[in-house]
Amino acid sequence: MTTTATTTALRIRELHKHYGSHRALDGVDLTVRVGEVYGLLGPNGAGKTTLMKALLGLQRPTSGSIEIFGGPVARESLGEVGALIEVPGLWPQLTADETLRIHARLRGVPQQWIEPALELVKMTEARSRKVGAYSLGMRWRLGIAIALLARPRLIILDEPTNGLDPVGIREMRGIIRSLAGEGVAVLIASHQLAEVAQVCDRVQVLVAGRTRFEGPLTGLALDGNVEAGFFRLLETADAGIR
Ligand SMILES: Nc1ncnc2c1ncn2[C@@H]1O[C@H](COP(=O)(O)OP(=O)(O)OP(=O)(O)O)[C@@H](O)[C@H]1O
Repeated sequence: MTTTATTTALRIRELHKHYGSHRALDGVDLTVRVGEVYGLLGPNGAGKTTLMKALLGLQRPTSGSIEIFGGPVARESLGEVGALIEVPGLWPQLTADETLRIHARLRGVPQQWIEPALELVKMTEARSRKVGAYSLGMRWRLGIAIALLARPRLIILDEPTNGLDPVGIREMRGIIRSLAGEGVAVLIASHQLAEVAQVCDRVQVLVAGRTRFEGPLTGLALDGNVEAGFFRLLETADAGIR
């Protein structure tokens, strides 16, 4: 394996997905490195879901390439990926412990891996409480623990702070940063700048299937204001769309 392959978790090149004449993805490049939190930002319809489906092997791109840890999207490389696309359906009568034990058994993961997953999402103390009594933030965290069970090296989170209160949002940011600190590559898809602003190392802004910006968030700033730069970018991209 080359050095690039070991430090690059995800590399997408010239990705196209066309639905008839509609170009949902129109030549997207994206690279997520090990230990990095990368934000995929874009308004509704930008192509974020299409891109995530393609990289999870749920949808075949029209053209372009996707490499996960240097390999194609296939059963083996997807074993390195954990994804949380929605708050997972959880059985309210079960505790977090029981939920994780079931998932571990279903996925052939050793039961000893439950403890570190619980610790990473700061759920150790709540582990014996029934999920039905959990807040939305706790459900999200348990969802992440489930995604972490098989020790993925790349984790994909879709709108991970959706519906959370400020405390939940802060906790989620802390968890995402500690995942990166453990050497996990994190890809977050969001349509809100605020969601990714404090947690991502780099972002990509996607509008109508095209990359409009990639780099550290500060690079988006207009007169020192990142939010103003972001909205300006959306407006100018909108104006220039086909
Ligand atoms: N199966 C499909 N057939 C036709 N067009 C589709 C299909 N799936 C998505 N699209 C179109 O492709 C574009 C990108 O959709 P996508 O769902 O990837 O965007 P998104 O960035 O995830 O938006 P949202 O945040 O609203 O989910 C949209 O214009 C959408 O209408």
